[in-house]
Amino acid sequence: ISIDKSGSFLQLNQYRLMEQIGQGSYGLVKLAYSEEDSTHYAMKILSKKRLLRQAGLMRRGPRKATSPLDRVYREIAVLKKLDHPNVVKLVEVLDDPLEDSLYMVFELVKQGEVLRIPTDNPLSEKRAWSIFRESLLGLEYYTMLSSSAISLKRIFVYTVHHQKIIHADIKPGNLLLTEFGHVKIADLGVCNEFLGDDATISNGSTAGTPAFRAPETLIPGQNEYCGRAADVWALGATLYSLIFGNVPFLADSVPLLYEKIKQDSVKFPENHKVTENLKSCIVQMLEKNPTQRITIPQLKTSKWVTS
Ligand SMILES: COc1ccc(C(=O)/C=C\Nc2cc(OC)c(C(=O)O)cc2Cl)cc1
Repeated sequence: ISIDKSGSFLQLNQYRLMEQIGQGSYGLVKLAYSEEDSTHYAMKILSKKRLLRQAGLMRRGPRKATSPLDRVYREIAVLKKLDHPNVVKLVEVLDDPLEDSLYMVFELVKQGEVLRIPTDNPLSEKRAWSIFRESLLGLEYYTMLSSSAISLKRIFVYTVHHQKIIHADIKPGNLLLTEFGHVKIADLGVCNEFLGDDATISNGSTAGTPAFRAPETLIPGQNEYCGRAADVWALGATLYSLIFGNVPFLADSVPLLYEKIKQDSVKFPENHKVTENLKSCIVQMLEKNPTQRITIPQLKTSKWVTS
């Protein structure tokens, strides 16, 4: 990678890095312009040291032959194969063995995040309906792919001794809106893991956002759970927040939040007029018991989704 810091912008090969357009527990995303094809891209910048630390932290017992970074590279190879209108497209990965940063070049989804929460002007039911339907298709494609191919996730889960792996990090911040108002899901590929059983999040880990976590992933010592059902929960919490402007469970601390997620039933604001079908759909997605929770195929034929 030719890094030209002469001008005020970093130049990586044909990409000129511009302003930051996104950030999260994973790192940050910058707008990038390619002179080669006069097109803008979203450049996600990860730190290899941090990925190693997180993967490294995950490992207990004898060290495996493959370095944790190999897993990330294999993960990226899976990501490159993802091709669906509702999943953000990975164009290429720039990796200089001598550099700590790993650059993932994605297609630019022009309008960015669908909705920033909390907000006092959430989306209408109609708007949320179209966004939800497209997100469902993207998630279905992803879960199908990862269940059909021996996805890295399963290997990753077993090699890190059943650490808790959240399948995908579904939340409003990872639903991106194209210039034509279509949705693409981002941040599907890199496994999000969180450490420890006391439900505290290791600092700086790539763990997903606590408010979207399913109850079964919060039970100490409970190592095995189905990523798919956890994704449906996260999609339900996301749908709730698109309509009501905030997450279904709120608390002043993470442990308290986790108690609410495990114990409290979902409440709908009185003053917010929504259809019964929508409420029923959300309730079925936020079912505490993952085996009773509605599945993606059932959602596709549910009353609200087909209304
Ligand atoms: C206002 O205009 C804006 C246009 C685009 C953006 C934007 O793209 C933001 C994040 N992007 C991403 C994040 C990802 O992970 C967390 C992944 C991934 O790892 O899958 C991929 C992408 Cl693209 C922001 C503002």
